[in-house]
Amino acid sequence: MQVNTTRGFLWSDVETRTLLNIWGEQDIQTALDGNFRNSFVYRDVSRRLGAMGFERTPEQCRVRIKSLKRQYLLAKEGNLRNNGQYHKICKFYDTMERILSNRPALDPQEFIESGVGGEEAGDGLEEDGDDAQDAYSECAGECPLPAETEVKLEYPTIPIPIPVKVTVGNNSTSVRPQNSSHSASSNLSARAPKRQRKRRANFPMEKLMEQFLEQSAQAEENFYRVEEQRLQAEDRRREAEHARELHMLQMLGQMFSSISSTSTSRPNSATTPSKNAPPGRATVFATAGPTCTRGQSSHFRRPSPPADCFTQQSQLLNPDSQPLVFERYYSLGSASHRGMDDDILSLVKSIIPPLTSKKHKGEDGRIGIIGGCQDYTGAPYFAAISALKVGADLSHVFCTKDAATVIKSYSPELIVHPVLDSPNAVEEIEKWLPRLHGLVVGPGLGRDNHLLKTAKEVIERTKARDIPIVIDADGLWLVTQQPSVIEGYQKGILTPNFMEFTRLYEALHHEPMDSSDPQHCVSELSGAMGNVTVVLKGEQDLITDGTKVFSCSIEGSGRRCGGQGDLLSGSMGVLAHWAHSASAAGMFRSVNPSVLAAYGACSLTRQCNSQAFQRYGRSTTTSDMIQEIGSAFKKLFES
Ligand SMILES: NC(=O)C1=CN([C@@H]2O[C@H](COP(=O)(O)OP(=O)(O)OC[C@H]3O[C@@H](n4cnc5c(N)ncnc54)[C@H](OP(=O)(O)O)[C@@H]3O)[C@@H](O)[C@H]2O)[C@@H](O)CC1
Ligand SMILES: Nc1ncnc2c1ncn2[C@@H]1O[C@H](COP(=O)(O)OP(=O)(O)OP(=O)(O)O)[C@@H](O)[C@H]1O
Repeated sequence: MQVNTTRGFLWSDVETRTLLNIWGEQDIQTALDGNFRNSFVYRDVSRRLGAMGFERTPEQCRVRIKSLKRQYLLAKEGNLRNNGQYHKICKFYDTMERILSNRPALDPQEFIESGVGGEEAGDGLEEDGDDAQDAYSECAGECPLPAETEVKLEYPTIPIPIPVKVTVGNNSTSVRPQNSSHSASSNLSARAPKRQRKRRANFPMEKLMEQFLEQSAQAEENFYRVEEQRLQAEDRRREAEHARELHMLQMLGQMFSSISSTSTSRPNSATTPSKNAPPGRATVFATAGPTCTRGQSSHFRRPSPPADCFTQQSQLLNPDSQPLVFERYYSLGSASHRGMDDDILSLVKSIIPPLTSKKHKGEDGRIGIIGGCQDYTGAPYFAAISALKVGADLSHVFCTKDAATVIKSYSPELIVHPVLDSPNAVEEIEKWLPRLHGLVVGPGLGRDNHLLKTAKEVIERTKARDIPIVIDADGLWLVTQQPSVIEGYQKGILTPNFMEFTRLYEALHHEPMDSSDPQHCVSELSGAMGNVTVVLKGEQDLITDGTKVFSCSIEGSGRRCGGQGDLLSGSMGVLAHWAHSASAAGMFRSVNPSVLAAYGACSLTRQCNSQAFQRYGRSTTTSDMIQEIGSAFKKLFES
């Protein structure tokens, strides 16, 4: 990727050329032609520019193009090509010429005259979308950028009766105001506009333009200078903030190291690796549940050396040293289990994308649910609506025809595709895959062989696109029949309840599972599946990728109504997308993003359960829990 060497609003030549190449592409030009609202076109331009290594907002691209068009038209109008001056006015004249000569002709004469003199404004201006839109903004009273205040003079679409007096040498040219209510003289000029234009275009035009350009350049320069200053101030503010954060971390680090040196100096059996530990078993990190304190043999602990906060943080980011970080909390006794919980939760917090006004619809996640048939319409609805409530922007349900209307009737927020039982279901669904960030397979899918075959094919194609996949409910039935469908896929997460887990385990190991040691079994299953992340749901949710087992025991309730697993899988689809995106951006390295997403979703589901139960007690249903997603999410991840 190229590095954008320009900052703020200053465009380098290479950046401008890249912009022009993109803007000149045929599809962009076609989209701009005759299009009044072109913001989406400039979004595309900005995106393509970004792909070339130059980060510019759509608005910056639009303003830059507009400025280039102005320069080009002025150079062209001034007939400067003949005397070689055109290049001074429009550095990219040739490129602009090549692009604009393929477009419906602009009338530069009108363009410039209407801007300079205010005459004939709105009279047959050949606008493409952006010019039209600018005029719209002006009329709507939007505040123009400083540099554009001058520029706006070029694009009035309504006559503004402001007389402009321009002095060129000893000649004083007075340009009278004109508007639609004008009488004889304006009628006259309306009848013979061309002649009038030619007269003015002779000698004074060139001078007039030079003067105008000078002013325009001056204004632009001022604007850039102010922008630069603003950006520098912003940089300074960020640096100061960063320094403050570092300072806080240092202080925390000192506190931690003094506490840990006290605790490690005490003999503590909990910090010693268990000699009885069977080889090959994964380390178990329980978080807030009773198993943490009981010190069962399956919980292996290593002593942790004193460390400052930075070491702790880097341990957290270092796969090899991470166990030490979690062990520290064991060594501190049960009171600190909450601390370990907080640690994982704070990692989950770090993957949550900020809500900013800069984003467009879809950026925070488009999730697909494969499921929903005649028997089960609630499950896909629960999963899809939960994905939305957790923070995805769009939620698609791919279900059978007879389920579609029912699911749609539950909620207008969902996009429902009645394609799952159509003859070309796979192709129909695949069309959407490039737009999806996460897929949840199984809620309400049923066990019809035809549907399972479609689901299998969709999983294969989703894997090929490297999209996170959560498999639940009947999707797990499919995995039990054909484990290879998800085996070894690192962005895959399986969420079996006890029954589903037992089926899976026995299908893979060909022997009954030892239910007295679920941690071991869950880790074994994940290992046998090529380290796919497995979440064994239950009183404690056990989460593992075969290396470590995390236990999520955040308090839920005794209420076990159907559909809670769907809330879990839908939320997990979104969190998996966020976690893998954050990991790809280098935000953390130590924890498997799938494990992190699973932990986040389990915590959230349990928190929803607890909150809903506090309100409704025994009558709590999954819909009540879904109502709690917003506040539970806030409580866990945004406080
Ligand atoms: N509103 C809707 O539309 C909903 C639709 N749903 C959809 O239904 C479809 C089938 O899913 P499923 O879970 O009912 O099927 P399956 O795995 O055969 O389990 C059946 C039997 O297994 C047992 N069992 C279950 N859990 C257990 C445990 N923890 N520990 C021990 N045993 C356990 C239990 O047996 P029992 O106790 O009755 O003998 C249970 O009856 C699927 O598509 C799903 O998405 C649901 O999402 C709910 C909301
Ligand atoms: N005994 C329990 N105590 C507390 N929470 C539990 C318990 N069992 C399950 N949960 C929570 O409920 C969520 C859903 O688990 P559950 O076992 O109900 O899934 P499921 O059977 O697949 O659900 P569904 O009814 O949607 O098919 C899990 O995230 C888990 O955290």
